[in-house]
This record gives sequence, C-alpha cells and structure tokens, in this order.
Amino acid sequence: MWLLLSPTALEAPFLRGEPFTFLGRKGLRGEGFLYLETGIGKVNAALTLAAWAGQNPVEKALLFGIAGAYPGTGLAPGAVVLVGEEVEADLGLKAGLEPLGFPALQVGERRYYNRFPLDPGLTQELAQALGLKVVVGLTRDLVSEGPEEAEALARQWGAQVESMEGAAFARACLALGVRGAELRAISNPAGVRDKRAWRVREAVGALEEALGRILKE
Ligand SMILES: O=C(O)c1cccc(C(=O)CC[C@H]2O[C@@H](n3cnc4c(=O)[nH]cnc43)[C@H](O)[C@@H]2O)c1
Repeated sequence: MWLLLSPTALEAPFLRGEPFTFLGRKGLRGEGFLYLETGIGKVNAALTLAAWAGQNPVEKALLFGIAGAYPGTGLAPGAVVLVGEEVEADLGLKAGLEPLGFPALQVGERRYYNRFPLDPGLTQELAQALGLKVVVGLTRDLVSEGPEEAEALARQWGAQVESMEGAAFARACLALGVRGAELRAISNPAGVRDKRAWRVREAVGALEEALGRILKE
C-alpha cells in the first residue's frame, strides 16, 4: 500500500477514493493507496508525513508533484523524473550547514547536512519499471526568481530540478525510517516567472500517466 503525498490537490485531480480531511487538507482512501495533500513548502511536507506516520503504519511513501527544471538539463515541460537525492539549499550558510558544525540529522553513525537520499531500492525499482531518469533535486522555501539565480544554485549543488518540498520529505523519511521515493513532472524552467512559459496541465497529465503505472505495478 502506497502513501501518496502531493503539495497541492491541484497536482492530483485524477486520484479517486473515499475523501477525508487530515490537518485541514484533502485526503483520499483509494485502491492500493492512501493520499494526503501536504500544502506547499518544507514544513508542510515534513509535518504531514511525520503526523501521519506517527499514527499509522507506512509501508512506502511517494511524494509527487510539479517542479522547475534548471537550465542545461534537457528536461522540457512535461518530462517526468525520479529524484534520487535532495539538497536542502536554504539551511545554514549559503555554503550549507557543514561549516556550522551541526548536522541536520544523524541516523546511526551517518550525519546528514544538506543532502538527503531518497530510498535507493525503491527509486531504482520505479526507475526501471517506468524507464525514468533519476536526478538530483534542490529544495528551498524560496523559489528561484530569475535564470541567473537558478543557474548558480544548480551549479553550486549539482541539481537538475527545483521544488519547495523534496528535501523535507526525504529528510523526514530518513528520520522516521520510512521508505520514500519522489516523482516530479516538469512544469516550467526554474527561474522563469512568466506563466506563459509554464505547462502545468501537461505536467499534471504526465503525473497521471506515471502514477497510473505505479499503482498498477
Ligand atoms: O510565481 C513564481 O515565480 C513561482 C515560481 C515557482 C513556483 C511557483 C508556484 O506557485 C508553484 C509552487 C509549487 O510547485 C512546485 N514548483 C513548481 N515549479 C517550481 C520551481 O520552479 N521552483 C520551485 N518550486 C516549483 C513547488 O514544489 C510548489 O509545490 C511560483
């Protein structure tokens, strides 16, 4: 059984199930999945997963939604990718958290500063089943407001896609011992604010297709 999460219900209009409310937002009990709308941003993503997993067993979780693609990645609007590793790029100094000396998370001997892997086994399984590329995601509560900013972040952290939730979800999965994967469909070039360059409908259509295949597996 999948726990499916998306930042907004607008990214999941195709899911069908028994509706309920969780933390004031939309939930659905469907066939083979339970869906939660998290709200946008890092805190919403982490607290929704943590609150749910604190009260319910979670076999495997999938965060899905739209995202921006950094320049030079070859990822056009409508492209679907899995995120294998997330960078929390607004934590610590501009250079990250490590210079401050405090890890964001420690699991056993492993210390995590700004980079958080999604579950490698689950991610590879999905990548193979769906024939999808696995990329590095970058997360901030602030979106890139221009191409120069987007390009600089992508170069600094080696990321291909940008969202506002991915790293918080990945970090919460690690902290809670939940197997988690992240699926993103490109809606826009990161750093481009002109909505004429956005393709949200195409991206949501691509999510519908990918999710349909995942739920059939
Ligand atoms: O008005 C803007 O400039 C603007 C830029 C990026 C995103 C938004 C949104 O309102 C959508 C936020 C929502 O969608 C995800 N998302 C989609 N594209 C991006 C992006 O280029 N950078 C960061 N987040 C993006 C995000 O995860 C949120 O859930 C408006």
